[in-house]
Formats: sequence, C-alpha cells, structure tokens
Amino acid sequence: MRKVSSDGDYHNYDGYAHVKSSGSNNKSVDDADMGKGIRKESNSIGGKAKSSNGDGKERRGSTSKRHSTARIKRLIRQLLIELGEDPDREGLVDTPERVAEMYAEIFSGYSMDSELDVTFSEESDVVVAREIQFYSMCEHHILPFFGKVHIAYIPDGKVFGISKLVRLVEKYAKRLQIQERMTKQIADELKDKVKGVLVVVEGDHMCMRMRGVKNNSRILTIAYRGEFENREVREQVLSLLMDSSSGARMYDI
Ligand SMILES: Nc1nc2c(ncn2[C@@H]2O[C@H](COP(=O)(O)OP(=O)(O)OP(=O)(O)O)[C@@H](O)[C@H]2O)c(=O)[nH]1
Ligand SMILES: [Zn+2]
Repeated sequence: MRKVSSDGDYHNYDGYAHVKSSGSNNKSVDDADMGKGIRKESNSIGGKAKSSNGDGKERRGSTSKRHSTARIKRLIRQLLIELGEDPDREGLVDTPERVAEMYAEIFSGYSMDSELDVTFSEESDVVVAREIQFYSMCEHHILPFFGKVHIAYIPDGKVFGISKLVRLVEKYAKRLQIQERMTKQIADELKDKVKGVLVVVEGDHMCMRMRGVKNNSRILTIAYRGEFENREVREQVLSLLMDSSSGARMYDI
C-alpha cells in the first residue's frame, strides 16, 4: 500500500492495496516543491479545508470557496512548456484558464451536498435507481473512468427524492477516486438511512484503455449493507440488475 507521497504527505487508501509501486524516490527539489503546491492548492478546489481519505465528511469546515484558479493556471502553463509546447500560441493561450475552470467542475464533488435529507414518507419493498451515469477521475493517472451506477435500497419508512441519488453519485464521482472506494462511499452514506442498500458500479477506465495494458475490460464493483447482507435478498436484486444491464455496452468507443 502506497501511503506516503514524495513530499511526505500521508494518504489513507481505505485499505486498498497497490499491486506494485511505480513512484520514483528520486524526485528533484523542484518536483517535490511543485507537488506540495499542487496538493495545497488543489485541496481548495472544492472549498474543502483539508484532505485525508476522500470520504467527504470532515472537509467542509469552511464555507468560503478558496478557488485556486490563478495557481492552477500557472501550473498548467508550466506543464505546457515542459511538454515542449508554446503556451502563447493561439490554440493554447487560453488553455490554462480552461483547465482550471474544468478542474473546478470535475472535482466539485469534494464540496457537494447530496441532500439525502429530502425524503417522502412511503412504504416500499425495494427501490432501484438503475444506470445513473457517472464520470470520475482515476487518482493514479488523473485520467477519466466512467460508466453506470445502480443503487437498490430497502426504505425504512421513507424514500429519497430520486434526483438526490444522482447527487450522491456526483458527490463521490467528481473527485480523484478509485472505483472500489466510490462504490463503498455511496453505500456508506445511505446505510444508516435505510434498511438495506446495494450499490453496483460498472466502470470503463481510460488509464487501461489508452495506455499501459490497452485493454477494454469493464470493471464491476459491488458494496452492500444492512438487509442486503442476506445472500438471498442480495442475489434476487443483483440478478435483476445484471439481467437488465447485460447486452450491448453503452460506452463502447
Ligand atoms: N483497484 C483499482 N485499480 C485502479 C483503479 N484505477 C486505476 N487502477 C489501477 O491502479 C494501478 C496502478 O498501478 P501502478 O503499477 O502503480 O501504475 P502503472 O505502472 O501506470 O500501471 P499500469 O496501468 O499497469 O501500466 C493500475 O493497475 C491501474 O489499472 C481503480 O479504480 N481501482
Ligand atoms: Zn488510472
């Protein structure tokens, strides 16, 4: 498990182990300094005060949104130079600003509220929200992974506003992630509000497709809590989800 980054910052990976480490210990002083700067500034993208394990709970201490646009712009400009580009040519001159704005959007999950307190009194056996689309960013390569989330829950006298389940997915997708953690975080935020919850995520990882092993395998991750810990209950709903999501791949590109 890779816990300590090049600048000594501690990262809790929620128990997920790395197969091997590809990180270099031979970073120059400049690299290390830049790493600190990025981390310090990027912590403020979503208005959060501190980052530890990506669970979104402890970080909304401050309501002031400390955008780091100016610093990110400078870093992206520097990156363009390091890539051998001319950052002042027409096509690139606004790119640092675009990227800074894009990061504010695609990493906005850190400060998002899923609004799960919006509920309606209703008795229901199982509610299934199928095929909630998500786009996230792999924390190992900062490349997209995306796909579908299926959420099944057994209400405890109350049902959620259905859009709130989409917000919940966005909250955990729009940040640096790994798929297993995202799946677990969605289940964990729901588990105390319901009798049971089952979350299935199907993801395509660009870091596997466009580089490295160049493989199109789709990754399936599952988390279940409460009454879904009963195998029979779980398998009934899982077979429903799997039947309905089999067939043509939605995300073939
Ligand atoms: N479990 C898990 N692994 C992921 C996820 N996203 C990316 N990875 C993997 O993270 C691993 C990082 O492995 P490293 O060996 O450190 O990096 P690498 O040398 O770029 O690895 P390759 O992709 O095999 O070339 C790779 O196996 C990725 O496929 C994810 O959401 N969950
Ligand atoms: Zn990756």
